[in-house]
Amino acid sequence: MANEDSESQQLTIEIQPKLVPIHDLTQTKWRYLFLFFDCTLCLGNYFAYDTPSVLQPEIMDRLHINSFEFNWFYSVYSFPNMILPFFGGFLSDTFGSRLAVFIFSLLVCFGQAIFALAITIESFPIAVLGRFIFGLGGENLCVVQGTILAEWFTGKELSMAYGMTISIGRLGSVINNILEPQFYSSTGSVVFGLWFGLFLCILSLILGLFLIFMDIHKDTLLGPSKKKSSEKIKISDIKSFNFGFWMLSGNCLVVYICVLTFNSIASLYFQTRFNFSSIEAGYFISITYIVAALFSPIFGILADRLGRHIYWIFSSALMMLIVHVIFILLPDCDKCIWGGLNLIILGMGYSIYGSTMWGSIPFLVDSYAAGTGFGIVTAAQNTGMTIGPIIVGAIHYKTEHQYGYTYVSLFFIIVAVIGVTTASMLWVWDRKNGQHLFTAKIYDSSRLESANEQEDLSKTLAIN
Ligand SMILES: C[C@H](N)C(=O)N[C@@H](CCCCN)C(=O)O
Repeated sequence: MANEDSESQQLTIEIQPKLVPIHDLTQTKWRYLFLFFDCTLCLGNYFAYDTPSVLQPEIMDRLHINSFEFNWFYSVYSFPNMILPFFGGFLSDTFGSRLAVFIFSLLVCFGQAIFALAITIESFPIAVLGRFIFGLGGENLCVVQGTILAEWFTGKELSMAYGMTISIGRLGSVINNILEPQFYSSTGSVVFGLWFGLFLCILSLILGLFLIFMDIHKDTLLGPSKKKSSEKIKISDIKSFNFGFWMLSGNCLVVYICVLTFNSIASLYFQTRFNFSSIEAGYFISITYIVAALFSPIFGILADRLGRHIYWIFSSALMMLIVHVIFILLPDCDKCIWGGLNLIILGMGYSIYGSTMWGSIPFLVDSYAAGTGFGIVTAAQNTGMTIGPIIVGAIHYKTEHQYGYTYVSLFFIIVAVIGVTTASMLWVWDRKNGQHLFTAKIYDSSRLESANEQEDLSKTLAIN
């Protein structure tokens, strides 16, 4: 009996040190409130980003600009972001994510305010300047949204958390697609919708302040923890980022072309190939984002439960390939729904990819370099978003008379094949290098050290 008692005591003592201190907010239910604030951080940005495309004819009319000039609103957003998120991520690692959240949220509001004002006073150059400033804040805000989340959700719930950010973000895009035309039809002006976009950006900023307060409170409860000098990011550290990380960045560049670049041409694609009106095509192209809003958290939870992130990344890249092969094989038809059904597969693939790819970055870079890691992957994504539409536009312009969309689809197939290939190379690399993308182990030497310390402590207590 006495023996049994001492055995159970030993068991209790052994388990106890593995419990984290209760004043660590990241281990309490408060982390879900933090997740809510993190998700709303980019809501205004996602909403306002898509507003010009929904109101394209009306804005062109108001500013007396042609479609080439109109495209500036998107180029000035994406083009600088081929580089800028890298600096945004570096800034976030160097000065802290909280300051970065504040600065980038302010830039988003400032940029959207200038854009709305410019459309109100009918000035095209000021509107371009507004979109440029909006872009400086917007993509960097996405970077820091991911970085700060990795400090609150480690390992087990990371993909669910990233899935939630994509879900709420894309909900913002869908709400924009629904609300903006309604605002226009009830007010007869584009201006109201743009100021409403600013209102949402300010709301995101205010909720972002709550996020900052929660993060400060978390650190206060944990007590001061000075980063060792070896744990501070230096530009030269980038050279030591592993091959897997660079493969993931390349993979992100191409897979996002298969989803977002396709989505940007999907309206005209559905009108031309399946004879839908622009309003009907608008409904169809929302399918991808609606599916993403619904399924991203679900696939995130599944990935957290089952691990095997590399399987998910590979399968979603394969799904992109299947979608574009189906599109090239699908004959043109009158108001048939097959293309729409294919968009459900695209939305599923995007949900899987979005939650598991972003959630894989902390498995490939050290935690003190997470911001820079997210920044580089976001820069890669924006590179795809900049060059993808240019190439697609050029192919379409040159080949549409004779071949319709065949060569455009062929381009997406080639890009998807690169996606599958890079995912396979990442898989092979991961198998030989610790299988972080298989077992969902956080790539963070300081946490590994403290885990080892806890294990040692539990062993010592058990022996005593
Ligand atoms: C809005 C941005 N251009 C974008 O496309 N973001 C990604 C997700 C980024 C997640 C980082 N926290 C998206 O798929 O929406």
